[in-house]
Amino acid sequence: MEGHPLALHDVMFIPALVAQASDEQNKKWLRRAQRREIVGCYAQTELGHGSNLRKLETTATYDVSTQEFVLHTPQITSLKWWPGGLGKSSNYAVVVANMIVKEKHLGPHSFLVQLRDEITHQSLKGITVGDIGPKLSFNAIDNGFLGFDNYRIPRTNLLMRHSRVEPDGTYVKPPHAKINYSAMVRVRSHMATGQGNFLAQALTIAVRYSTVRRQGFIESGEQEVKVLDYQTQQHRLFPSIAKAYAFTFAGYETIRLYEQLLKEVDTGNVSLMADLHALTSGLKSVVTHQTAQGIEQARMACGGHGYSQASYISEIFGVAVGGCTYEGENMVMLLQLARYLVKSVEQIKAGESGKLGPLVAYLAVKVDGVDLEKGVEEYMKAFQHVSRLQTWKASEKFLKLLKSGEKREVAWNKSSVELTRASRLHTRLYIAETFKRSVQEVADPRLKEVLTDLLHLHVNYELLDMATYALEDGFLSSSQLDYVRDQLYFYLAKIRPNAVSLVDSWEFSDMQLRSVLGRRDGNVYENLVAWAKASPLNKTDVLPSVEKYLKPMMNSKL
Ligand SMILES: CCCCCCCC/C=C\CCCCCCCCC/C=C/C(=O)SCCNC(=O)CCNC(=O)[C@H](O)C(C)(C)COP(=O)(O)OP(=O)(O)OC[C@H]1O[C@@H](n2cnc3c(N)ncnc32)[C@H](O)[C@@H]1OP(=O)(O)O
Ligand SMILES: Cc1cc2nc3c(=O)[nH]c(=O)nc-3n(C[C@H](O)[C@H](O)[C@H](O)COP(=O)(O)OP(=O)(O)OC[C@H]3O[C@@H](n4cnc5c(N)ncnc54)[C@H](O)[C@@H]3O)c2cc1C
Repeated sequence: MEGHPLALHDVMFIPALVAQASDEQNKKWLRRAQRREIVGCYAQTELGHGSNLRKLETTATYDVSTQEFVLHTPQITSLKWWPGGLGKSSNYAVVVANMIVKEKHLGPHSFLVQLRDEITHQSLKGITVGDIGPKLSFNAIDNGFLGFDNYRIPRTNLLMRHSRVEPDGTYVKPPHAKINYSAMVRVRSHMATGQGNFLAQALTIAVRYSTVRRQGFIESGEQEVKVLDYQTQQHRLFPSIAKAYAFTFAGYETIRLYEQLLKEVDTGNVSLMADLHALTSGLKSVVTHQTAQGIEQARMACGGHGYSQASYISEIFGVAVGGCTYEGENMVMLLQLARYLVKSVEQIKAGESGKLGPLVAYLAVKVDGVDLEKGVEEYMKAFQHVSRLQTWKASEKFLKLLKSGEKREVAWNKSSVELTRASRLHTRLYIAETFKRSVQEVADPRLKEVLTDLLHLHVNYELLDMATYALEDGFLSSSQLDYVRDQLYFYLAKIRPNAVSLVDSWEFSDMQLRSVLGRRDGNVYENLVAWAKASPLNKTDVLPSVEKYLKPMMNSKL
């Protein structure tokens, strides 16, 4: 859970080579990387810039006389900063640098760069590299810094699958300007399943513990109840169980789309890139945020023992919440999706609704009302309505500011909170839709029934959570919202008997969970005592600090 120093070798270094190095280059590098003869990382972010890639300062200047690129770190803010595995483990890196050829700045490009000697592992001349120090979590990973002092690499170390620099300095452009961002899009495509998995771990611990923990009464005079029988506890945990499933289903779809994109790009078809970028930008933001919230609720649902490291939930939280920042800070990525939504609105206004992609076609279709009692399809129409309403409102605000003479960037900034709201609603619609579709496809009728209960819980919870939008224009009445509330409570109670099976079905072993509270055998109390006794402070009855500090203080006459 604390991460692995070679994680980025597998998660980004190898995928960057696969997607961006030419076949010829990969004959040299890929097998070596796969066999782990060389260890690499993905070095893009700098001390001064992470989000705004166009302002990366590390330069790779082509020297036509030697057919080499000269990598250089012009100032302190240009140091690479954050890459996982860079500090101590890697001897190679895919480095993203601003490429300059014949004095022309050609923007960020990826290069394979050797950092350390393959035998001694010592850093090479011209390279400054090290670890950036402890973090909130992920402390088994050596996130690092890296500087170059006019460090030379062969021309052929520019990753040349999609763009090239010929020996004479002629630049051959890629088929899409952002094709070099593919390693990021890949990780974003995988994040919904990865984060769903973190959420699932925290929920397994909290749900199991909630059936061991007895406290208080529901009906007086009876045995104290398992805390999972409280409606508030169910409300805290069960909607997140639904989300963990929903995120996983959504993630399967984005992973499939990424694989499709890779194949299509190789045939020169880049049409999926904008759609997938928009989709994964929104999804990574919503999923990481809701996962962090869900894990924190799971911790609180374990009361005092949730705060102990024996629960292990704090570590899961620390790792998961990193996802709100890495692979694109969440607000920044929501605004990327917003660009796509605003463009879609502009297309509709221009009478070009027919050109809209399937995920945004609903923006052009108005619905007057819904009959929620007819079932999940009607909820989908309600989600479409709130997303459409907010997308149009935010877009109109932006377009009106533009029309009033504001500069594009200023108008954008003044509309940005509303735009991020639209992006979240659009993404939550997508999550609900994929959840619905995935449940419909389940063949086993008993499994389908339980997952359908979770789906119902999800749509009622989500609609209630976005109620202000639906009430704003009178789309939903207050009696409809009462119906949604009743349904929510109905499904909480209905799911209760299946709650433990739902989390057990994720099949985390005790070794994976590392949680005293989430043990499979439920022997929580004996093991909490054993865990406490094993604390380093309990190795001796009297600590050295007693002689050193306590006694002088207690014996002092002052
Ligand atoms: C097998 C499993 C693998 C994956 C497992 C991951 C799962 C994780 C979960 C658990 C596992 C735990 C194990 C440990 C893993 C830890 C991994 C952590 C690793 C972290 C790595 C990093 O963080 S790497 C650095 C990431 N950095 C960023 O993300 C930077 C964010 N910024 C950007 O991406 C860009 O700068 C930004 C998109 C914001 C803007 O780009 P810019 O060039 O300035 O473009 P802009 O002018 O805004 O837009 C122009 C135009 O281009 C379009 N566009 C932008 N990007 C793309 C793209 N990628 N694809 C397509 N199109 C793109 C943009 O939409 C604009 O279009 P128009 O609106 O003009 O049409
Ligand atoms: C655990 C972890 C692992 C990482 N691993 C890697 C790695 O392997 N390789 C690598 O290269 N990098 C890595 N990073 C770096 C990471 O990708 C960046 O930190 C991330 O992309 C955010 O960029 P930033 O730090 O520049 O944030 P900033 O952009 O400085 O964000 C600060 C604030 O400014 C806001 N902001 C910034 N731009 C805008 C805008 N245009 N509009 C509105 N608000 C804005 C943000 O929303 C945020 O609130 C890692 C980071 C972490 C935490």
